[in-house]
Amino acid sequence: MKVIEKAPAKINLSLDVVSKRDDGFHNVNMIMTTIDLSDRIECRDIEGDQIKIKSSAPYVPEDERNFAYQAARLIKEIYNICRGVEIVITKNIPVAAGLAGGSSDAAATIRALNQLWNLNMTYRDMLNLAAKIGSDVAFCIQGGTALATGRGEIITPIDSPPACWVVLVKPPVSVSTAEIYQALNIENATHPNVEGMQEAIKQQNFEQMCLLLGNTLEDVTMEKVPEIAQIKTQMKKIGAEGVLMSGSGPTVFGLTRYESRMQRLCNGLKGFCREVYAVRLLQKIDILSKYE
Ligand SMILES: C[C@@](CO)(OP(=O)(O)O)[C@H](O)COP(=O)(O)OP(=O)(O)OC[C@H]1O[C@@H](n2ccc(N)nc2=O)[C@H](O)[C@@H]1O
Ligand SMILES: Nc1ncnc2c1ncn2[C@@H]1O[C@H](COP(=O)(O)OP(=O)(O)O)[C@@H](O)[C@H]1O
Repeated sequence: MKVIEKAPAKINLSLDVVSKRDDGFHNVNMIMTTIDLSDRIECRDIEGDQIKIKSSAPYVPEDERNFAYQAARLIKEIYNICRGVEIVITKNIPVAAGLAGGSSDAAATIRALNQLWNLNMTYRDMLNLAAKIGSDVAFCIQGGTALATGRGEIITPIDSPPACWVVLVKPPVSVSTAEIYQALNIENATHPNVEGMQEAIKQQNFEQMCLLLGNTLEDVTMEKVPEIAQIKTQMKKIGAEGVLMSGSGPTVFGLTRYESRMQRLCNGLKGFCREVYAVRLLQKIDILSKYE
């Protein structure tokens, strides 16, 4: 038997790093939302007891470093499963881009194995498991739009933002999330208005939402990747209504409600960067309603 799951990317509409913790992580306060750019995860039974990973992308590890592998191993340990599984990952989400591709693959693997192995996991079970793999995995279990606190693993679903286009531009460099957090000096950092963003979303006020886009990590990554500032300037010039770097970067996203502007942004940015995507915001991952 096999199960196929969609693993959507996320963007951070607001990302505040609040404080440094003793465990090497930071407390964050962020609003995340899933977008219609997804990897495809296929989990199927194989003979034996091993976990096999196949990935379509050259830079993604196919061993225990893969987050999908870690998800499967954890489930096998906790639920005492002695069955083999092959996980085929078709990557569409750029890697190490601030879009949580690996985290979403892990979350999709949890959802898929719950079905494949009839584990009857609750949403809460999945969240607990997700948090053991990485800070962003818990959000990716259900997707949609949520406030994420703690180190990112405490999830409170909120209203969906007004519909719009999201144009993503990924400069041809990768950044390490750990290094970006490490380089942050919280005292001198900028702190976005996360509550204001939540209110703007609640009011479905697109203009206000665009005004309040903010990310504490943006200045840090921008120092290392000057293309980010150039892409932001370019996007604003072309007419994006709001522009921000996602997560620890380096992907920059621009928001617009108008299809014509989305097209102008894509055409304008493609001459500048190879990796440009135009997608929509996504509602809660469909299949999950049954786990609530
Ligand atoms: C910045 C964000 C924003 O959504 O996303 P990405 O840019 O990775 O997509 C996340 O906080 C990234 O979460 P995630 O990518 O899951 O990070 P993890 O694997 O848990 O941690 C990688 C490293 O980042 C640092 N880290 C991560 C999360 C956090 N709240 N504080 C931290 O200091 C730690 O040094 C940790 O060892
Ligand atoms: N399934 C996976 N897809 C992508 N990257 C993965 C995966 N599993 C492990 N990784 C590792 O995780 C690192 C971060 O990747 P990713 O999740 O795409 O970025 P980000 O945390 O910036 O959103 C990569 O450098 C890669 O080596």
